[in-house]
Amino acid sequence: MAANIIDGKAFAATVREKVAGHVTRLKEEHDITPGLAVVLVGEDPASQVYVRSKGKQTVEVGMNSFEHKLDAETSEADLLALIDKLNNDPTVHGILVQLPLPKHLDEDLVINSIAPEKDVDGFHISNVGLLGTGQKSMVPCTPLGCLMMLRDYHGSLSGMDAVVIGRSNIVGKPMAQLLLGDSCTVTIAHSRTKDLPEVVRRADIVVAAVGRPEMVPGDWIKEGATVIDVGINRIERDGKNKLVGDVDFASCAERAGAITPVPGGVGPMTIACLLANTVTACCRANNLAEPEGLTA
Ligand SMILES: NC(=O)C1=CN([C@@H]2O[C@H](COP(=O)(O)OP(=O)(O)OC[C@H]3O[C@@H](n4cnc5c(N)ncnc54)[C@H](OP(=O)(O)O)[C@@H]3O)[C@@H](O)[C@H]2O)C=CC1
Ligand SMILES: Nc1nc(=O)c2c([nH]1)NC[C@@H]1CN(c3ccc(C(=O)N[C@@H](CCC(=O)O)C(=O)O)cc3)C=[N+]21
Repeated sequence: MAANIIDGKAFAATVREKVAGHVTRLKEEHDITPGLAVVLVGEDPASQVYVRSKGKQTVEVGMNSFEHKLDAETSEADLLALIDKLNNDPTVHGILVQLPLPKHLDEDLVINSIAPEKDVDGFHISNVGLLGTGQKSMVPCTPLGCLMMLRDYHGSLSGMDAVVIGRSNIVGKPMAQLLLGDSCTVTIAHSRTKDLPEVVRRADIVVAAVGRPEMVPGDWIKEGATVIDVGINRIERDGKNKLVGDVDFASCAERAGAITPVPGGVGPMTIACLLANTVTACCRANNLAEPEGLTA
């Protein structure tokens, strides 16, 4: 079987179009422009690329983009002071602190200092708790993007066997919560999982979020399963720099029913969902009806 390719890049463009429509409406009917603040500490080249791309797309959908670049030696107190300022700035509806942070900064402390209603990454403990208990929250962008693609492809996910490989707070755990929320039977696999190939072979849906280039081979995939590849790995092959996922695309595509490519799959959806979360946060902040179909 040759798998259907789930085109995250095209899907993301439709999400951005919806977001842009809501931004226009907010401006025309309420004189409000949603604003997203992105904070980058240090000079990690990959992070700089993402932050630039986020800023560009934020402006393209008509929102205000505020970029704060701090040097790698910034103290925790200075970073917390900036977040406090952004928390109290009514033109800022969403705040994202790019991860990972330099080692001398306490990531949990920093994330939990963001006002939960402005936490468009959905990483604040309040949002994690709300998601876990099925209450309205800010939903992490990468898992939200994966869920949107799965719902679009399958309609209902109810009763499907889903295996999430990876248990990080930013991808694996919230992904599992969202799949559970859609009534999948969810297994979370990780580095201590016994017989990972057998676990993955049971899955109707495989979400790979491991950070190991092309780790999942095609013979782990059940015939017809849907494969969502979250991995973003830069490798060198044949003397060239290449971006590959956590699954071996060629062999997995032979057995899967549908698969997301890297690049052009989950990555673009992550940024589109960040913009969607910012519009949602802006509507909530102003007691306006929030857009439908842009959150979980
Ligand atoms: N497309 C996008 O928008 C985004 C992509 N990413 C990408 O997704 C990937 C995962 O990111 P993230 O969740 O932050 O990564 P982390 O490193 O935080 O987590 C990786 C997880 O994979 C597990 N793992 C590692 N090795 C194995 C193995 N051999 N077998 C089974 N499980 C294993 C780890 O298990 P254990 O807990 O036991 O150590 C851990 O739970 C990365 O490639 C990252 O670049 C991340 C965010 C956004
Ligand atoms: N607070 C925080 N929130 C994040 O959401 C966050 C973060 N920190 N730190 C880093 C990871 C990674 N991440 C990506 C976003 C988009 C692409 C993306 O658009 N990728 C393109 C390719 C881009 C390229 O060529 O490099 C694609 O897959 O097609 C990838 C990865 C968000 N992250």
